[in-house]
Amino acid sequence: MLPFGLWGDMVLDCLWRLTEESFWLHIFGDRLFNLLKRYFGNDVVLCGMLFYITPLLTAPFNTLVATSTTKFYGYWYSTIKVNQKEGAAYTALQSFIASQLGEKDFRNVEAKMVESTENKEFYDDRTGPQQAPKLELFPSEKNHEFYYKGHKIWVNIGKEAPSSFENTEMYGGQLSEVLNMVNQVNVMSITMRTRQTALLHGFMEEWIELQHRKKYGKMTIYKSSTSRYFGSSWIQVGTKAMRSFDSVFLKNGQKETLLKDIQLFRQRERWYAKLGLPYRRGYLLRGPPGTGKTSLVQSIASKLNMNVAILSINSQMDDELIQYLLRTMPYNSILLIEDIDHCAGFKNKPSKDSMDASPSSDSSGQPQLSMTGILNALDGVTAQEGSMIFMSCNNMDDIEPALLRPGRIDIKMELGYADDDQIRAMYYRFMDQDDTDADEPKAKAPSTSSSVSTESTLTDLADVERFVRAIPSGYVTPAELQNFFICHLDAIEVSPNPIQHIIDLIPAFLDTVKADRLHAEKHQGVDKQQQQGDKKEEGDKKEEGDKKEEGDKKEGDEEKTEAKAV
Ligand SMILES: Nc1ncnc2c1ncn2[C@@H]1O[C@H](COP(=O)(O)OP(=O)(O)OP(=O)(O)O)[C@@H](O)[C@H]1O
Repeated sequence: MLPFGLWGDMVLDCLWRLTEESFWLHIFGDRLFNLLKRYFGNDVVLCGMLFYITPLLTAPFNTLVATSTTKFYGYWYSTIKVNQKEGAAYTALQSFIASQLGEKDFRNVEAKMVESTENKEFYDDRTGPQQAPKLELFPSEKNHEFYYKGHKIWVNIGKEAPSSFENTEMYGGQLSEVLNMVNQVNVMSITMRTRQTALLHGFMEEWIELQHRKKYGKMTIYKSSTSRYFGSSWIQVGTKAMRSFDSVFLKNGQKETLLKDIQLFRQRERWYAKLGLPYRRGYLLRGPPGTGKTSLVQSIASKLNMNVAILSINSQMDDELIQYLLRTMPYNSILLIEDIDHCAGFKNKPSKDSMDASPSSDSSGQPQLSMTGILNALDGVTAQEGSMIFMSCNNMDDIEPALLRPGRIDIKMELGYADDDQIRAMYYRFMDQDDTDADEPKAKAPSTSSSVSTESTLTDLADVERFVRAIPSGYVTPAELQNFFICHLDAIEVSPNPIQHIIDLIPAFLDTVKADRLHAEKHQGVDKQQQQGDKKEEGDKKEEGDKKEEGDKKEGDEEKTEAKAV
């Protein structure tokens, strides 16, 4: 056996044969072979030919290699470039990448001054950061690589000028060079070995979000946007200051029950996996508008450092769109499905219909939202880590029982009209200026400097009880009460007898609430009538359709019988 092995032996053999004249004679034939031999036998001609011809011969090959390399990278790799001019997003990405690198990358570093918000649970917009700024270090090398969620990611930071300067021909192109130099900015190219740009995009959004949260301690609120023609997507409607759990007032024991359940759920991830159970928990918050359903979810998200994704089901929604939305839920978000009982798409449909139809469509052939569609979409949410699904409704009777079964809804909670405890707690929240947990309304609370007499009397126990007794328990919503305080804080602030002043305002407040209730009832009545009308119309149409179908069938049978007879 030769030292090169079988393949090596074959290659050597080929090379050897290439040096034999008989081989070339066989390929080119007599005349051509002799001509070539004369030319290549002359060293001058040979050198000249090599000098001029080689680049020409290799050029297509070089181009081919370059094009195929670019195509290969373009096909298998995705790159997203972020310009330094993007500001906050660029810095957030830089910080995240720095957090992923090892010690050896930090020998040569760039330092930036950043505001410190560490150890601060709630960032106060009005007073600004409370701690001294700190130095954040970024590696000054331009190429980095790291693994994120099992994917290798390459980062390259280079300088680029805006493309508008590239073709400036003035002053023989020198101006263009100067402009390029002056306007060059850092551009970060982030590459990943994947064909789905969406995946890389998702990662980057996640990093920016993480950094943003770290810096400002705010949560992001996403809302679903749905259109039959343009599809559905999640839209970031803004960031919200963290809402403290203490700023939401529920009935005695409700908050504790909920918090305990959530904490247990969060601790039991492995336990769920071990038992093969889908790691998700469903909560139904029931109550009239303004009883704190959304606020409660936001405060839970704040406590768990999560975002809130609010899904509103409307007439544009169909099975496919809801499934897509729940599959592409924003990162680290609690899902809140609002007004689940108002889902006209399936609420009025008889249960059998809705369970069978998949995919469902209305009489005009348009796809519709069916119960099966909702259930499938909800069951798919398990793919998200630690899914917590909150649904809010006003009336539980309107919800399909299939949606309420344990596993889909594990805890049901009634957030009703404010009871005495809630009224008392809200009174303290708005009137007690030492309440450091109060967030939004705190800004509107009377200032200590001008309210001379307020502080001494407003939190007096007997006065508080007088206030609580003046408002019937279980009659007003916390939102109405909050509005009452906000509207009258200024007047209370300047009043010589604030507690009497606020109690005197209560009858007018209750009258307004009563008027609002009557209006809501009227509106609901109209809605119900309309729904009944729709139902009747649908029933009539169905009946007519059935009759027509029956008639057609009968006619067909008659025709068949006639044909047979003939
Ligand atoms: N239980 C509560 N504790 C504290 N504040 C509350 C409570 N309920 C309502 N509020 C206040 O009322 C306003 C509306 O509350 P929220 O949107 O949470 O009510 P909701 O029940 O979700 O209403 P809807 O059903 O209309 O969405 C918020 O500004 C919130 O601060």
